[in-house]
Amino acid sequence: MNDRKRIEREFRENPVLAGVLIDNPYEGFIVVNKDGFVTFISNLYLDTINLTREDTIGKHITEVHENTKLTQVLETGKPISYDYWETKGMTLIVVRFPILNNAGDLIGAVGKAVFVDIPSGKTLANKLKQLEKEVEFYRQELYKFYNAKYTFNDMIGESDAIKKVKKIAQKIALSESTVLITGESGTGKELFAQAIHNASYRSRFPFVRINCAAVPENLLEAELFGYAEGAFTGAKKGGKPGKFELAQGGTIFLDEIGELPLSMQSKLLNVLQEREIERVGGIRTVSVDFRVIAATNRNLEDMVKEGTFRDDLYYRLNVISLKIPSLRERQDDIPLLVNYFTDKLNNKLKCSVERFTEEAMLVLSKHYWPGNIRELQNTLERVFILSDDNIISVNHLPFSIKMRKGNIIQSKRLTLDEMIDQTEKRIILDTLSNVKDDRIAAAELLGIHLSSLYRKMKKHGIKKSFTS
Ligand SMILES: Nc1ncnc2c1ncn2[C@@H]1O[C@H](COP(=O)(O)OP(=O)(O)OP(=O)(O)O)[C@@H](O)[C@H]1O
Repeated sequence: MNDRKRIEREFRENPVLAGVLIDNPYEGFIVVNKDGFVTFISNLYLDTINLTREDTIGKHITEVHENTKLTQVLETGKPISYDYWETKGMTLIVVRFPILNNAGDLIGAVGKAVFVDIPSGKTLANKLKQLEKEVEFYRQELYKFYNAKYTFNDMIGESDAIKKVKKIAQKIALSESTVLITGESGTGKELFAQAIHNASYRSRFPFVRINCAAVPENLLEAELFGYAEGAFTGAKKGGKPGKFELAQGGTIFLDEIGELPLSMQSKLLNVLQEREIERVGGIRTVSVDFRVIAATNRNLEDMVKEGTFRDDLYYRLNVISLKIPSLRERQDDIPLLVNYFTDKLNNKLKCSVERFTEEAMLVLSKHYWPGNIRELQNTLERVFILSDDNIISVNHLPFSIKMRKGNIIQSKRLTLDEMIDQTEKRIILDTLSNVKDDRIAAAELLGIHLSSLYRKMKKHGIKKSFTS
């Protein structure tokens, strides 16, 4: 007896299986193997297509059933849910899904047809189609709202330091691993996170950002995991999805992860391990598919040593790490960035700045930029707003930056005393310059005695006024 016959006999002899699968008058089944040959068919299905068991078993599905979609399931390995099929004056709701073995390999497909009375069947099927359309519409809307705008092409920089990180990040994008981005504030950590998402297989799905430092501790759990209806007074009807649910299929960017309170760190670790979330006040868990990119300007290793960051969470996040260089480490890129921001700011502020003088560019390139690219961008914005000229010279730069003019070759950080000294020298030089070297006027303007001005000039080695 061949396998098929043996299985059929077993089915026949088992009244539950026979009732549920073979003789079920409400649901029809057809099963094909991975090559599309029919291996099982129920009576309702046979009646519906007007064929006998002999006409169907062992035949290819395309011979048995015109316009079958089971071949599509075999090709894609994906289910096709809730279609409707009108035949012989009846409406059947059809669900088709793949059969996988324990190793996850596709070994066949099932078509299941549910018989329903005509009017309600049609309405139900139409309703389902409508709902599917709506779900797709909302998915697109969500995507529009939670998308990443930057790509690797938007990253300005030709320095070796940035090229190296960009190359690593492009490789990282193609993997599914969790990434920890570190670097000083304003270096472009979020820009990298967005570019990684956009170059990844998840780019058509949402990029959802949460700044762990900006959300008050008591609201953080609901923000991350959502809440169920009635979870607390004032909770929205129907509840609210959290950032993890919103990131379904895409990437969640956990910015400033170092600021996450310890109580939330264990909850986050659990979600990263289980890939399931439970809304606050909820009773069921939801599976979520996401990739995590976390970023911080803190030293998490030190925080682990101090006991303020969980080591197990740190290891889970730090699967791949990416360190973004500070602007000081990529000084060569400053002129490129200045030109890039000039175009952007001209557009935004309706200015017509043409260029920076060489000297101004040099001063900008040698500045320490503790706030990195963000500080550079903000500084330029201030300069553009305050200046009426088309060419920006050192005079247009903020005092804190141009005070380094005479000192642009200096590479080490100044101590406070050195900075005070330099500032004092610069103020005296500027004042003398403004009053055309009239020392009495300068002392008056500075609110000090003439003798004190002379003493300070001697201390700073100032012989004549500085003109810039
Ligand atoms: N390579 C780059 N080219 C152009 N603009 C950049 C580049 N890197 C960063 N920026 C810009 O600098 C600003 C700061 O970048 P971003 O917010 O990504 O920094 P961050 O490191 O995440 O900052 P924080 O640590 O404060 O969160 C943004 O306006 C960003 O667009």
